[in-house]
Amino acid sequence: MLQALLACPTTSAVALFALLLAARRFFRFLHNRYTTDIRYVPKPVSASHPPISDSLFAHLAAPIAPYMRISFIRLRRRTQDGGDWLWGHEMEPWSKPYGEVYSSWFDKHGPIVRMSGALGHDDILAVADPGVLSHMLTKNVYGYSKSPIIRPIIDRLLGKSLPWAEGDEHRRMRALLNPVFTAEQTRGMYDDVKLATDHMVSKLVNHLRASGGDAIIRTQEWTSNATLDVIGRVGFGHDFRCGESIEAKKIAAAWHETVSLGLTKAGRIAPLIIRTFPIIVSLPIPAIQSQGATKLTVRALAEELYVKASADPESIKGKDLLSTLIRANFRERRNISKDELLDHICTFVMVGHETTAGALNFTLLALAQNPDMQAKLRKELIEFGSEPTYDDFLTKLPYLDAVTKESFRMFPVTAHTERVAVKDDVIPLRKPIFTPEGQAVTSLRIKKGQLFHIPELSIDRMNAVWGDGATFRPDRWTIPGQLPAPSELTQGWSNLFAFLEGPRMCLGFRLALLEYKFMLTSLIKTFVFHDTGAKIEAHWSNTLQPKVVGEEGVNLPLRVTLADN
Ligand code: HEM
Repeated sequence: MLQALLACPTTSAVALFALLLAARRFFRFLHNRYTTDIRYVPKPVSASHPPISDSLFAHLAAPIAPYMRISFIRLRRRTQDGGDWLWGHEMEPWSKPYGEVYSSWFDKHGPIVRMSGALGHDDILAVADPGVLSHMLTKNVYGYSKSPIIRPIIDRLLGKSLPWAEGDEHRRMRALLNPVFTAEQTRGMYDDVKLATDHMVSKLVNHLRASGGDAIIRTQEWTSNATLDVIGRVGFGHDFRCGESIEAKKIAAAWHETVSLGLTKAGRIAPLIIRTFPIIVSLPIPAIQSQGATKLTVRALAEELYVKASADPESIKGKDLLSTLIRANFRERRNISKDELLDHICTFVMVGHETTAGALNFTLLALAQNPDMQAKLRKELIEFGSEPTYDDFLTKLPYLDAVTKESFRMFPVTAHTERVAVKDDVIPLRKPIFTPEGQAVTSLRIKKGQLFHIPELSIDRMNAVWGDGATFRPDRWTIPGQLPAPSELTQGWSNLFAFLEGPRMCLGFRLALLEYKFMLTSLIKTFVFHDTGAKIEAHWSNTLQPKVVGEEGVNLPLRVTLADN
């Protein structure tokens, strides 16, 4: 029987693969056990994988256990730890709305947990401890890189810009690009933000009037068209005409395709397979090697401006980012290549519009579900009277500011990121963990290659820190004594993690906040947003995506009427 099974090439390939995985895990386990401290980090037990005594596996394996002592112990540990034998814990976070699983692990075990890796990968650390985050993202930022495997993919989709760069290359690019996103430069983007917002609002007013003053809208399409308009104007002086231009439609279709794939099971599994077999990324298969549609579209548009501008750089007067960079490149003789400059612009378009749109979407949903908060915000905005300036947005509208902070606390739209240790290190824990003997562990030795999950969405929702972390409550920002001590929080904007912290913190956070506040102000002054009763869940694919339970695809339906000012 065994001979017959092994004679089949598929069965023997699977058997060999399983054997190699088990062997790899076993040797890595021994190695890690004696050279790192991560064994002290608690592992979650999942309800979907019952402990050994209840499982079918226990009954099947019991008779042979004495003869297979080692592998039985390994498999037993896997079962008791809860992770799936093939996928470890890595598929579990996707089984529920994004963040729920990580949040329940943090609530139960504290701000650092150890997940079993998929396909024999070493254990992964999921982190919310602000001390560890600060160590990785602020103090030793280049000691913790993005996975080397995803760099070629980032290059294909966005180009060789900041999200792709590491180490000295990243430092150089940040020095080049920080000056175009200062507070002063962002203040200069106000008119472009206003143009795009006014266009969206007047289009939506017309749409509502044509529908008798009451309509259900696919919110994500309106916000995404408007934020693409902003980044088109700000980035390279281009008007995407609120989603109507051919290029805007191409970009929306490409985004839709990427997001839809990411929401499927295949889309969840693909990165784990690529991580195990990185060679896949270099295979000469067109579907793998083709350049991202957004990159190609934006490059073609921005190249026109580049060619015109570089023929006579002194004549270029545009305030947009590309013109500014070309001028600086020429005057300061920096020799930045055309490819690099265009890659920066493609990246800004990609990372700079769906993010802000996503933040607006989830805020509008929260306000539709809390009409009293929406009315309070509208009252503040109407009583303010004139259209707020850049500085008014920063200092003069306290409830708008509270809604903004509460939204970015609860809905940090990038939602998830990962880092890999570039070398062996010792990471300090702000909250100690304990050995089985009760000894406090205040730092962990880790090895080069240690993978960290950073579930941004769960970090600022921790009940141990916020008390009611999953409740949308803007007043916590206006009533004294309602916020956690800064030492319990991370060091990003407003002690929140939505834009990360440290030298890789979001480059465009000031622009994002200006757009967000400007658009929210205009929308809330002009319209009333009503909950449709549809159950909406947030799932992660590139960014946080709203989905109606029971429906396919991304959607955030809201009922909209005109505000009676
Ligand atoms: C609500 C809106 C936004 C949010 C929540 C957001 C959040 C983030 C986060 C969390 C990162 C770090 C990702 C990582 O390293 O894993 C990031 C990076 C980045 N963001 Fe944003 N972002 C937003 C809007 C924007 C806008 C409008 C721009 C402007 C063009 C922008 C440009 C960038 C760039 C260039 C990076 C890479 C920075 C680097 O690696 O040095 N973002 N953003």
